[in-house]
Parts: sequence; C-alpha cells; structure tokens
Amino acid sequence: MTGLARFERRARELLDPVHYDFFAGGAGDEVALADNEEAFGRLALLPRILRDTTGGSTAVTLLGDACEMPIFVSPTAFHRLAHPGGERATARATAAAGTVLVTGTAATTPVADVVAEAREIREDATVWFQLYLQPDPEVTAALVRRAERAGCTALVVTADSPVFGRRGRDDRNGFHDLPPGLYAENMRDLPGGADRVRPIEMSGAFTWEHLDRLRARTDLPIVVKGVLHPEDARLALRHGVDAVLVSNHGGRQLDVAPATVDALPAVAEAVRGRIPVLLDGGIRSGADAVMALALGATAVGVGRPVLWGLAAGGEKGVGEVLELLRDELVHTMALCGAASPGDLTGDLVTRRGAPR
Ligand SMILES: Cc1cc2nc3c(=O)[nH]c(=O)nc-3n(C[C@H](O)[C@H](O)[C@H](O)COP(=O)(O)O)c2cc1C
Ligand SMILES: CCCCC(=O)C(=O)O
Repeated sequence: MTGLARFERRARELLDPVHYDFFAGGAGDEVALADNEEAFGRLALLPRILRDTTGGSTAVTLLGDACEMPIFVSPTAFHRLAHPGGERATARATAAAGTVLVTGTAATTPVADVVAEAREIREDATVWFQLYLQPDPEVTAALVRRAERAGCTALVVTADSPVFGRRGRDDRNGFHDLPPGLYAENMRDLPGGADRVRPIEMSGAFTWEHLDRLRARTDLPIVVKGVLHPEDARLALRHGVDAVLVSNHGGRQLDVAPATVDALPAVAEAVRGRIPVLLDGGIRSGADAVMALALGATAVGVGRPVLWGLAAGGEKGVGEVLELLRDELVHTMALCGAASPGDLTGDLVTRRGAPR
C-alpha cells in the first residue's frame, strides 16, 4: 500500500466505527466527497524537462507567515476523538513540519493551549483560527478576542455552513454528541453562557455585512472558507478579504457541489493574483497538491489525512503524514521541472487521456 492509504487503514482499525464514520463521512450520497478525490484522478501533469531544479525550495509566504511548504492543516473538529493527544499532538507535529495549523471553533482543546503547544516546538509556529460566526455578535467577538490573545495570526471564516450538512452516516449511527469529557473548548465561558460550553450555532442570516463588521473589529487577516463561485471571490475582494479558501467542506455540506479542483480555475481567474487563493478537499498526495498549485492555488489544505495520521499515531502519525506529503511534493515538482511553487503554472495540467 503506497502513500497515505495506510494511515487511513490504520485509523479505521483503531477508531470506534462511529467516530471513524464521523471523520470519514460526507453529506447526502457523498457525491462531493468522492468527487474531490476523483477529480484529481482525471488530471495529469505535463512535465517540463531540462530545467535546473537543484537548490529549489517549497517555501511560500501565506498572509505574511513564512511556511516551509504550501500544504497546511485545514480545520477539523474534535481531534481528541481521534487520539487522546488531540489538537496538542496535531499542533506539535504541524509546527515541526514548519507549516500552518488552522485550529478552530470546534477544537476539543482551547486555542491558547494549541498555540502554546505549537510554540513549544517552534517559536514562530503559525496557528490560524477557524471561526464559525455566531448569531450573538458578542459571542463572535469573544471568540475573535480569544484567538487574538492566543497569538493566532489569521481568522478563517467558514461561510459554507448556513445550515449543518445532512450526514447520513452520523444519522444512521445516532452520532450527534461528543462523548462525556470532550467539549468544543473554545465555546466555554462565553458571554451569556457563563460556566458552560455553548453549542456551536449555524445560521443562514449571515451576509457580507457581517464580514465587514468583523473586518472593522480585528486587524487579523481574514480568509473566507467555502468559496466556490467566482462571483463570491470577486465579492470577497470588494469586502477587503485577505484570502479565499476554495472548499466544499470536504463534501460535508452541499453534496452536489463541484470538486474543489474543478471549481478552482474560475475562482483563480476572478481573483487574478490580487489575494492568495487556497484550496482544500481531496488532496491525498504531493501530486494532487502540485496540480492544485499549478491551477492557481497558493497553498492547499489537508483535513482527513491529518486525522488519519493522528488516529494512527498521535503526534508521530501527523508528522509522518505531513513529511510524506512534503516528500511527494518535492519529488513531483522535480519531475515536472519546477524548482519552486512559483514555477507551477497552468500549462502543466492537462486532462488524462487528452494530452495537449
Ligand atoms: C471530521 C471533519 C471535521 C471538520 N470540521 C470542520 C470545522 O470545524 N470547520 C471547518 O471550517 N471545516 C471543517 N471541516 C472541513 C475541513 O476544514 C476541510 O474543508 C476538508 O476536510 C478538506 O477535505 P479533505 O478532508 O478531503 O482534505 C471538517 C472536515 C472533517 C473531515
Ligand atoms: C459543530 C461542529 C462542526 C464540525 C464540522 O464542521 C464538520 O463536522 O464538518
């Protein structure tokens, strides 16, 4: 078994099947979930030859943060459900890999502890905070302050969840609550919920005006997560957003959304390099990352692969997953004649079965 698949297999062996299903599953018939991965399989890379790639580098700068590779850790809920080390283990391994960890509203470890853990490994470790805007603006404001005080250097606002996706596996398994002792720790001690953990609320009432209010309230760069329509990328630019993240929530929200790599070119075209375009969904190898970078992403996020590494081996497992992806990325870039991520251009991507 090559690559990341062995981590998923190990995770499946170790996890409670109900929890495995929560991590692995998607919305509805899991069409978008499958398509995210399959879409990469429909693409091929058209390599360039005889280009000196020695002395190359995978480093990128993301919203001012130095990053050793253009692969970051996308926000996923409830890491302590995957492994007792939880978000702390993920934070240590991600810091060691020199890349960005996006922790968030649904973490089972408080954001301050996540950042502290990462900074124990590396002083300048980068942690961003994924925010679910909450209907009570005071709650949102408190979450933002919490992330700022913890030392997060960007906010990632998830905008693809006006309602919660319908997850058939969780419904069938009756999985709707965390087991005793595990909580969304960032929701603790918030206004109006003294001494208790507030539930994370989804709301269809949010508009770009709420983004404007957030913009006015924080100096942190803002990433909008869940952009698929190019017009929304244009709106993001108009509203002073600092980056867009092309995502369909790993196929967990709108089941008939396109694969993210299929949606990427139109978004990149709309943005025209004015702000970074990030992507997540279905990245399972360094080659997948290379394809997305060539099609206009500045960096790509991984969700489930990190959860599989975490479940399989805690901090060590996450480290192995990130190192495997880095190694494949370096190797694929070299074979494509690319010395740095900037050399990955759209002409290198073609449809399988139809070379130029
Ligand atoms: C178990 C699980 C939990 C997730 N929790 C969140 C979350 O709390 N907030 C969020 O914005 N996205 C969440 N996501 C979506 C991820 O950030 C990301 O978009 C997705 O996992 C990328 O696809 P991939 O798993 O194929 O890499 C979650 C995804 C999974 C699989
Ligand atoms: C309220 C928890 C949200 C987790 C999430 O975003 C997901 O499971 O996809």
